[in-house]
Amino acid sequence: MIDVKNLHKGFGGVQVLKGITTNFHPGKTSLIIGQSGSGKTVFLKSLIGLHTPEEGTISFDGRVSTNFTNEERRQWRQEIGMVFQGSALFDSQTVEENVMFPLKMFKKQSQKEMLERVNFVLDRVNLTNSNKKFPAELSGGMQKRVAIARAIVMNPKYLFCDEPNSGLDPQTAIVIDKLIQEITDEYQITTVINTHDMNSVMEIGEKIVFLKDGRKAWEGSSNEIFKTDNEAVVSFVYSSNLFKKVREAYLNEKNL
Ligand SMILES: Nc1ncnc2c1ncn2[C@@H]1O[C@H](COP(=O)(O)OP(=O)(O)OP(=O)(O)O)[C@@H](O)[C@H]1O
Repeated sequence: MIDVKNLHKGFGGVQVLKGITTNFHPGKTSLIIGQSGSGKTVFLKSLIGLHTPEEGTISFDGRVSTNFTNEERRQWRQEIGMVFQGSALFDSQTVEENVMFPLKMFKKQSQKEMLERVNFVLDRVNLTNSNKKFPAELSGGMQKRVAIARAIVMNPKYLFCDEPNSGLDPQTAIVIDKLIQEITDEYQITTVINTHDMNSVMEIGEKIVFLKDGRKAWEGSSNEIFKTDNEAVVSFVYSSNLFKKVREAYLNEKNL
């Protein structure tokens, strides 16, 4: 479990995160949503240790990140997986080499053991027989699968995804969302995703944290987001006519 308490972060005297408190549970897919500039990226970067909190704490199963020794930090880095916007694969490396990269960095395993693990995760993301291909030879959706395989190859406790759907068509986006959700559940990973994608919110938002101007303005599940009358959430999430209609239909059906 990741426990965030009163997290503050700013730059040059300008506060960006203004006291965020929330938590994320193993086996659950949690989404961070909010308008552009609301602080989602700064929040995610704080979780993965790229920003140091000015105030407040982030603890990973009871371990407070700002108290880590160098050795504890090294250990914790091996427990996190990341899927970046645009996949961030190494273009000059094959699929197999990309996915093996974290193992080579951190594990003292034989080539055979590493290859077995790589094949296992590639199989898990339904990407067999692509080992020797280069990223440029793959579709966007396939590249995301490689990125997911690389993120889980170390068997992470925590998975962080920044806009995992960006650049994908809606159908492929949902397939990728569902894959992340399945893997999260299967391996009981604590997964946190930054997203702009309202389909993701509806489809896989087991927990949604809505940020507004660096504060947590609302949190709840995808079911609860239909019912909420929090004005900021409603005007953000239901800004399109389509989603407004979906919400009305849902509320009518449930007689709410
Ligand atoms: N390294 C930095 N130095 C100074 N200001 C920063 C830095 N990183 C982010 N900010 C500021 O923090 C605010 C929040 O930015 P952030 O990137 O977290 O927003 P976001 O919600 O992720 O937006 P988007 O949806 O557009 O990606 C912005 O005003 C941004 O200019």
